[in-house]
Amino acid sequence: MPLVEVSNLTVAFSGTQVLHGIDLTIEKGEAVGLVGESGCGKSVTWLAALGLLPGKATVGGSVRLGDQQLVGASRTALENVRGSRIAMIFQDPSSSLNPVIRAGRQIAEAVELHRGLTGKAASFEAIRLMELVGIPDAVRRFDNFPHEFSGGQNQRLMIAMALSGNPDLLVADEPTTALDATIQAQILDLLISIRAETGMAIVFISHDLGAVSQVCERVCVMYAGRVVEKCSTETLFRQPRHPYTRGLFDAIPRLDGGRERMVPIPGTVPQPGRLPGGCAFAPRCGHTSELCHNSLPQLVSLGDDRAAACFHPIGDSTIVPAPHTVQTKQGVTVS
Ligand SMILES: Nc1ncnc2c1ncn2[C@@H]1O[C@H](COP(=O)(O)OP(=O)(O)OP(=O)(O)O)[C@@H](O)[C@H]1O
Repeated sequence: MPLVEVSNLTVAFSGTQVLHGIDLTIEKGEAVGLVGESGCGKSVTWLAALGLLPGKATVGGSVRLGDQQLVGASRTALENVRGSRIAMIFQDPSSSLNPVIRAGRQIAEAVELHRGLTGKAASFEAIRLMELVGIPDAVRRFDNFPHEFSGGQNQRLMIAMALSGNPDLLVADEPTTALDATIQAQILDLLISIRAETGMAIVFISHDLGAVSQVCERVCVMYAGRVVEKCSTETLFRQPRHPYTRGLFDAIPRLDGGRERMVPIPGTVPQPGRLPGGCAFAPRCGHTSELCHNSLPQLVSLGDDRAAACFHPIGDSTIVPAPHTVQTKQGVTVS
């Protein structure tokens, strides 16, 4: 049984649909990347799963965590899942850290909440977690406030909080986007080593295919509220088949004969509620036929470990540069 199975998940805000039937599975211990341009529905998918959307949102379909159905679950049931079974971290640590409470105390409180430890036992566990995420001199720094830590260290503290409940799944929503290249690389390494140490699964939400390839063995590409391509990271980097995925690769700045080159995808992601008929990517795509503008392609298996939602997937003659030649905007070379 998968750890998490998302089936036909739909979300609408005040009647405007933003997710159109997401299917995803996360196996125990695996790391899955969720990529796509801003507004494709990556965050909303997991906020819906955890019951964190505002009241105006209507959620349909199913999110199963083992035997438990999360869509429509009671507030208490979802509170028990959040932190203890599934933890989520965000780009901005201030969304998780309270600026007026000492950092170690906040982590100790999370340990108390999720694990039932109290007093010194909770503080010791908080210090262990601070050490695990690489805060130097954790005993002394337990009493520091968040503003006394650097941006990267705040990100580490947020990860320590997320680990306080020993979750089976960590959803990391753009955890490195706001960080400079060196710190970004350190946080990616941290996620990789924590996963190896704890065995927890990771969903890594990012715009950065390079970062995703370092952390994840599978990737789901989302566009306008749908999954348009999913497969192993290796398969995706060998050859993307959906023209949108190919567009994401081409939009990565790379060094080509000593000159930086990138080809942005023309146009923008359509607004929810204003999707064109047929394939939502068709107006931006260079591989269309009439069919693409009139009919909606379903996500179907393409024979390898891949599924794609495209009437004209890119053929074998189109080769994407080998991963080791790709250099991301943040300077991370994918290998
Ligand atoms: N609370 C909300 N009310 C109304 N619309 C929302 C709300 N939250 C998200 N949306 C819309 O849902 C769509 C999906 O948003 P989502 O945040 O999931 O995108 P994303 O792919 O995670 O993008 P980003 O990378 O910018 O976070 C967007 O069109 C967004 O404007």
